[in-house]
Amino acid sequence: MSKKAFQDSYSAEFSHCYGCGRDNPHGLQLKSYWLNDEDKTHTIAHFTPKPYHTGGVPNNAYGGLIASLLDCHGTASAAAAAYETQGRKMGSTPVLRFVTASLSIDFLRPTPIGEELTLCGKVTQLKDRKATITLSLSAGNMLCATGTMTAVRLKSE
Ligand SMILES: CCCCCCCCCCCCCCCC(=O)SCCNC(=O)CCNC(=O)[C@H](O)C(C)(C)COP(=O)(O)OP(=O)(O)OC[C@H]1O[C@@H](n2cnc3c(N)ncnc32)[C@H](O)[C@@H]1OP(=O)(O)O
Repeated sequence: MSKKAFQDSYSAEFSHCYGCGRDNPHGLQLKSYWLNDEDKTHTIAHFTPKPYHTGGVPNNAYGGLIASLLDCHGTASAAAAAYETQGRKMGSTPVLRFVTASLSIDFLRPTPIGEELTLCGKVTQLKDRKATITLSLSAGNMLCATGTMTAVRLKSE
């Protein structure tokens, strides 16, 4: 995908996150996008787990990996929605950066390794510094996990 991901607009100091930092060679380097140019209410990301992302059973992904993916997709979705609401280009200053305050996940079924996963997000509420995001992770048409996140925008200082 040649489009610019939300995480590509993070400044250098915020680009070392294990889950989505483009400058972390050991990390997952997740990339999140709007679902499409017309729909700036839903977000999407893809990730294919490697064999070493196993939770112990060879073909199933580690739950912490799933949490990491939802974590980074959720905070990126919150930031993108906040910029969109203000009618601003993502990455423009003052920076709108969100961290996870709470994340709850339902692991519905084992998540396969070696298959491309699709992460979806929707910011259902955005109020002052607090965002609520609903999240899902699927393999093909199989819904493997859902999540709800509260993300809080960092104070500028
Ligand atoms: C490690 C940090 C790095 C920073 C560098 C920047 C990173 C750049 C982004 C990079 C992208 C990658 C991101 C990956 C995602 C992570 O993995 S982030 C790491 C995991 N998360 C953390 O470490 C966060 C730790 N917690 C905190 O720092 C603080 O508790 C928080 C979340 C910033 C909130 O503190 P605060 O600013 O004092 O918030 P406060 O003013 O009390 O509350 C604001 C609002 O949020 C609500 N709220 C606060 N906490 C909660 C909660 N736990 N549950 C529900 N609501 C809450 C309050 O009720 C309030 O709501 P309203 O009253 O406005 O309705």
